[in-house]
Order: sequence, then structure tokens, then C-alpha cells
Amino acid sequence: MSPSTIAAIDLARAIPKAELHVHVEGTLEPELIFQLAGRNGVTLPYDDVEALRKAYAFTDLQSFLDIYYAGASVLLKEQDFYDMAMAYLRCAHADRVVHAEIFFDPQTHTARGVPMQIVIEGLHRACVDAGQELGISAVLILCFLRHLSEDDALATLEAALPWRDRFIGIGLDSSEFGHPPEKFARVFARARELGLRLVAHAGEEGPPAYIRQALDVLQVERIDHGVRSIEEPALVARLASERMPLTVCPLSNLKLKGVQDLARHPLRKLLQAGVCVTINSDDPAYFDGYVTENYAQTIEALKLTPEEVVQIARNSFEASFVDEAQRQQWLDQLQSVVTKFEE
Ligand SMILES: Nc1ncnc2[nH]cnc12
Ligand SMILES: [Zn+2]
Repeated sequence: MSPSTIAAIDLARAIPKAELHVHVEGTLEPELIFQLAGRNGVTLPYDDVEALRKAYAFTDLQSFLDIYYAGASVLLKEQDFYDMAMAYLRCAHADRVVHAEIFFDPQTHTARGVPMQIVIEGLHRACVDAGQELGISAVLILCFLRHLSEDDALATLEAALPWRDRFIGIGLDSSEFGHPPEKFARVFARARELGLRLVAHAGEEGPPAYIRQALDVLQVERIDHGVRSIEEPALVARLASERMPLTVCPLSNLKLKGVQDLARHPLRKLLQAGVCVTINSDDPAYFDGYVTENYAQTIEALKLTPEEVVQIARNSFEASFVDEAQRQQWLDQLQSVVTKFEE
């Protein structure tokens, strides 16, 4: 490794950053899955942690989602949701994440008979406690499963409204092919009326047209993934001129075969084109790496410079849904760490 790459990785470990694309159900480590299964009397189709980990050999997004939904079946009680979120927040804190905007998939749980209240209160309590114990800031974004109907999403949003103050926005995730953003136009319009922040997965596996739909029909404020924008130079130029953030998840793209090799990941090209690119972990328990590992492997593969690493971390605060004063405070902290490194 070159001295510049080593310096960039050291810097990535040390600087404060925001994580804007992490599914809390994707932070469930195999050890915790087995612990919760034991506690709740759930039988898993795997003998032990090692057998479960062996099953994490994905060929595409759907092959991952099948295992991810099976893993979430151990979550039944409020304490389960709390323990999962708290475990993630401890890892994020160790990675110098000072602010996390965390996705959760209520339909995965309500469809199994788990009440909405149990899901939201467990996750919210973890966000509050982690704030007090670790000083990390954490907020929730409610995601709709796009393989289900828009009517199901509308009913889910209404069912969550008694806890409207417990989440800051909505997102769209799950199987992308065949479920274009425009399928969810009404539920995003309703969320916009409610003053919720709007994000959507687009251009992970799906075509660049899905990214354009997310922007024009759903009017999202960030695109989750968005890596297939690289196929349309005019779309990349638009993302750059609008400073539309992309929450990129390099290890996820590698493990789900969106890219064959991290060295061929479009992240650096997007950054050089002026796009507000951020680095995130997506489902760290399944893709072998929390956010700093995503930074480190991307830095090494793409030979990112220390300046580019700082730009990506700055972007994470620019793209976050925090108020201006808080954003400036974290940007100042980031700058002071960078200054120390330069000394
Ligand atoms: N990478 C991903 N894409 C779509 N939906 C998801 N849910 C959890 N991880 C996801
Ligand atoms: Zn995702």
C-alpha cells in the first residue's frame, strides 16, 4: 500500500462521519440472531452461527433479501428491537459515526403480527439511550417494501402516524426490478404533505430511469445507491448540478455483484464529476463491514486520496437531515481532526 493510501485509511478511521444508509435489520449479527431465536423459542433452519454465516454467499439482491427477511424473523419483542439497534449504535460509535439515519422495515414485522408500537418504541428507545450513553445522534427513517403494493405502504404509513415524532422520513427498499419508484407516487405525496423527509433506493440493480423517476415523481432528497447513474452522463451531470446526494454502499455492491471488483466501482468517477457521494454500510452484518471498513476497502481499491476521504465525510454531513447549526459543529470537528493529521 502506498503512503498516501495508508494515510487516507488512517484518516478515515479517525474523522467524525455520518452514516445515512444502514438498514437496522441488516445489522443483526448471526450471534444475535441465535441469541434472540433462543430467547423467543424460534427455530432457525441453520444448526449454528457458522452454518448461518456460510449461507451468506449472495448472487444478487434477491438472494440476499431472502436470507435477510429470514434473519429478521427472530425479532418479536420490544427488547429485541432495542438490542439490535443498540448493538449497531455501539459499532457505529466505535467507527467514529457521530450521526446515523437508520432505516427500518416495519412491514417485515407487522406482517408477522408484531405490533407497529413494539417496533418503533424499541428502536426509538435505543436511539435515545445511545445518545445519552455514547453521545451519538440517531434518527429513524421508515422504509416501505417495494415488492408489496402501494396500498400496503399507504396503510403502513397511516398505522405509524401515532408515532409520527419517532421517525424523520420515509424510504423505499427491497427488490428493485419490476417495482419502479412511480408505483409509490401517492404514498410519497402523502408523506411530503406530512412534512416527512424523502429518500428512495434507486439504481442499485435497477436502471438509471428509476433514479430519474425517484427524483421527478417521488421528489426525493437523496438517492440510496444510485450507482447505475454512471451509465447516463447527463444524469450524472444533473445529480452534480443539483448536489443530489448518493448514499453509496461499496461492500454491498461488491457482495451483491453490482460490481465484480471494488477497483471497478464508479464511486470515484461520480465524486470527480462533482456528485455529493457518501460512503455507508447498508447491511453490515451481511456484507462483512461497518462504515469504516467500507471506507478502508474503497480507499485501497480506488486509491482515494486523503483529500477525497475528507470530501466524502463532509458530504455525509451535507447530505444529512440535521439542522444547520449542528451540521456546522460536526464540520468544525471534522476540520480539527484533519488539521491535527496535517501537523
Ligand atoms: N441493499 C438493499 N437494497 C434494497 N433493499 C434492501 N433492504 C436491505 N438492504 C437492501
Ligand atoms: Zn439499502
